[in-house]
This record gives sequence, C-alpha cells and structure tokens, in this order.
Amino acid sequence: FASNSPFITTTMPFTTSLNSVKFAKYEGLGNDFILVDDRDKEAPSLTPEQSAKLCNRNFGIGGDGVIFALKPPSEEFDFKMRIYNSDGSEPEMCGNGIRCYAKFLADLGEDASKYTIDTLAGPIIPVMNEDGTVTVDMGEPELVASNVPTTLEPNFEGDSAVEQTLECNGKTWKVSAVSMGNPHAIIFVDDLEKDIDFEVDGPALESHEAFPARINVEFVQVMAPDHLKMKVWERGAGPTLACGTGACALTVAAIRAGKIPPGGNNRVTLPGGDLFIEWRESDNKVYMSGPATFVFEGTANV
Ligand SMILES: N[C@H](CCC[C@H](N)C(=O)O)C(=O)O
Repeated sequence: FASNSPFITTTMPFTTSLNSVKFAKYEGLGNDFILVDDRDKEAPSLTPEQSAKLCNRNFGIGGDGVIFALKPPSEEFDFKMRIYNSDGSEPEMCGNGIRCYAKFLADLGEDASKYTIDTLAGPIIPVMNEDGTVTVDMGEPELVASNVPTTLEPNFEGDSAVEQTLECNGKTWKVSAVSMGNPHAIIFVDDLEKDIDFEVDGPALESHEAFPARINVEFVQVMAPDHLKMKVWERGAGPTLACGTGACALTVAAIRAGKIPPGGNNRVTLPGGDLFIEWRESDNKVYMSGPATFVFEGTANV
C-alpha cells in the first residue's frame, strides 16, 4: 500500500474468498460506495445480488453501490471500472464513484496521479489534485433524445429534448433529457422545497414509460448565474446525497435551456455538499471537481 495509505497493514490482501470479501468504503459528498479490488480480474468478483445485499444498510455494509477495480481491456486504459447500484442494476457510469475509485487506487499504492479508466460510458479520466479533491474529465454529454434514451419528442436543436412537457403523477413537468453515459431527466423548479413531492414524484419519474432504461431524476433551482441547487432521485438507488453525473447533466441542461450562461466553473449544491462543474466549450467535455473520502475497510460475508 502507499506510504500514506489509510489501510491497516493486513496479511489478507483485497481478495474475495469463498464466503467473504475484503472491501473499502468511500464516500463522495455522502454518496457512498463499497470498493472491491479486482485488479487481477476481468469481471466483478461479486454478483449483482451479492452486491445489493452488501449495500443494505441493516443487513449489509450499507452503500449506494458497489464499485469494482478491474484489469483494463487493452493497453490504452490503465484500469476498468464497473458498478452495481444498490438495487443490483448496472449503470454505465458514476461520477462520485469514479472519484472514490481514483482515491482507492491511490490508497492501494498505484502511483499514477492521472488514470484513463475504461467504463461502460467510455474512457473517463480522473486527476488527483494537491488538495485531495479529484477532477474528472467526464467526456461529452449525449443530447440526442433517442440516445439518452427517452421517447420524449425532440423539441430543440440537435434532436434533443429541452424543457419538453411530460405528464406524470397527475402533474405536467418540463423535462430536459441528457446522458453522461447514464440517463438523466432534469426538471427546473422555482422552489425545491415547495414545488415537488420528492418521495412520490421521484420514483414515478424514474420509472416513467418515456424512459425505457429508467432514469436519474434531478430537480434543480437556479440560485445564481453560476450556482445551481439540486435534489436527486437516482435510478436504482433512490434518494442519494449526491449524484456526480447528475450534476454534470443538469449543468449542461441549464446552459442549453438558457438558465445560466455558457462557460465557467459552476457551483452545484447537492444535499451532501458542493461540486464544481465546467462544460468546456473548447472540447465539449464536462469536467467535475469534488472530494472523495476513505471511511473504513473491512471483511464482509457474502
Ligand atoms: N444511479 C446511477 C448510477 C450512479 C450515479 C451517481 N451516483 C453519480 O455519482 O453519478 C444510474 O443508475 O445511472
């Protein structure tokens, strides 16, 4: 392990034996993950069902997902990441998770400060900053509505859906659809506390038929031209304290809907804290900066 690694020197390597798994718990703004070191494997050492059980906050470790550090598929990558949501479904990407993943690799003694990680959303590049935060090149947003995917009719340039109306739960919503590899439905409201019935509207929108792969739902209030506040109901995880891909998606949607000006590093306030998001005009990529913190390590029955 790295000299400043938080891991207690242990004779047991991070392996998954027959009935137990070594893990490390990390969180990014309270979006918390169980990390498993499968750097010698091509596929996760746990099943979706085992992972969902470990995410249970009463019967397991507790977490919003399980993230696997896997060997890369080719020379062009340093590592591969796969993730299971706490319901066992597999998303394409996870923003808070990739920051925790980068911190995990550093704590395991991997010496690169910048990795190219292969994910189901394509190559993702996290960079460790001096102050302990992580800046991630999250790639380009996907704006073509049918690729998000959604059946919402495109109503904006580029065959995209921007504040397109959707009936759900007896209410009419204005939905902007953006993918960061995983799908997001962004809804701008005047008042986050008054304008939504979060525990009812969130799941209803997550599973609405307009979203064939289900969808992450972000409710957003514009606080200032460079400051957005959000609440998120995640696909396959429900209400979480933060969603990194969601913060990226909502920043893109806010710019396209004319809610905030393009460019700049925007502060996105999530229930668990702030992320800083830049949709860079020069390369059309979205950059996300935020914390990733080690919480504890252990061995769990599976
Ligand atoms: N629940 C998400 C995956 C985790 C994304 C979120 N935790 C993030 O930080 O990006 C999905 O099914 O697409």
